[in-house]
Amino acid sequence: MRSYTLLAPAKINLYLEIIGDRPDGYHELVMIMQSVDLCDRIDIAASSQDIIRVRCDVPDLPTDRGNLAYRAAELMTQKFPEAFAQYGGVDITIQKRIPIAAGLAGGSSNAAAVLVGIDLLWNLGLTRAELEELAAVLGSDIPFCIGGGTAIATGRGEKIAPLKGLDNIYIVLAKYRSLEVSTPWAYKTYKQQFENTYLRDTNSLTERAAAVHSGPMVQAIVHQDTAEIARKLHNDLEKVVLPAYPQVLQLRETFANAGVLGTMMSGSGPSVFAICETQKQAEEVKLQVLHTISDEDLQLFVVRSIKNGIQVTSQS
Ligand SMILES: C[C@@](CO)(OP(=O)(O)O)[C@H](O)COP(=O)(O)OP(=O)(O)OC[C@H]1O[C@@H](n2ccc(N)nc2=O)[C@H](O)[C@@H]1O
Ligand SMILES: Nc1ncnc2c1ncn2[C@@H]1O[C@H](COP(=O)(O)OP(=O)(O)O)[C@@H](O)[C@H]1O
Repeated sequence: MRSYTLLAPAKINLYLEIIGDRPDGYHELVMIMQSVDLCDRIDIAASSQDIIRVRCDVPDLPTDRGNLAYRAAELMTQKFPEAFAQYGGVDITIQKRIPIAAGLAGGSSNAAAVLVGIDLLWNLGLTRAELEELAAVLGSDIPFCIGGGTAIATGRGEKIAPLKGLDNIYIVLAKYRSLEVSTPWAYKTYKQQFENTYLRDTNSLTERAAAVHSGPMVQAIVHQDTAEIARKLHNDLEKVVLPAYPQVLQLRETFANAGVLGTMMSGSGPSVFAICETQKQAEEVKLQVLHTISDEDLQLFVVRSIKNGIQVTSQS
């Protein structure tokens, strides 16, 4: 049976600003997303049975509708019933490397890989825009995960404007295995504390997004100025996560004291990343942080920025 192997990269948020709320209960955001080469592997094969089957090498992840990869496949069967009838079901195998509920969009990236994989398996010939539209139905971060690289994300995060790619910026990623932060909790708590800062009218929201687009962080990206990018890191959700999760604050402070160019929590956390000058410095910082914190529960990765999102690595 035909099958594809895809790599699903994680993302970090170089910039995350919450600028308002929406009638649908989500928040208006301006974010700058960056793909990194920490990837889950997704195998998608045609199945002789007319069902969706998900297997995952991480036992505590659901393999039914609770899994975003399953929901992505289910959406494709609903949107393309003729193709589903013609090509049959799909077997999805997930090999996880991206920490779960970490602020790295691991689940979102898996869903994106399934959309891309089934598009290929069923010869649908969908455009990037069509895939992003399907992705937006599943989750706010999934559209970015399709094309990846470096991009501005606005709306609830589903409107993507690619930026000049950032290659080979070396980053140390830290996450406590047993620590998870609920994304809904983070946004709800932020709203409780900072709703008075929200922009209320469409023009103000549009102006704010345009200001970020022409602002210092995007300029630093255009000029590929790693040190300036590191100085302009920003994440509004730190205001609610750091006070509630001392371990995240400790990671931020440990990285800051390790002489890195800049450090920030990614997304709703609890992952924290640090931008380094070189791969050598990143490897040294990883060892230094492991030694300073010396906690078995702490995971550290040296990763680099990449210009791509979902990658098809093989087909059979
Ligand atoms: C925080 C971010 C930053 O990139 O990523 P993670 O930390 O999850 O990786 C994203 O905004 C997460 O995107 P994603 O995880 O797809 O969120 P969704 O499933 O669409 O929404 C989960 C919940 O988060 C809240 N939410 C999400 C996006 C948004 N613009 N406003 C919100 O208020 C809502 O409560 C929503 O019910
Ligand atoms: N394939 C998947 N991989 C990771 N998490 C998943 C997956 N499917 C569903 N989830 C659930 O989605 C939630 C968010 O997962 P993830 O995207 O890894 O978080 P984040 O977006 O914070 O990085 C977790 O609670 C997890 O249980």
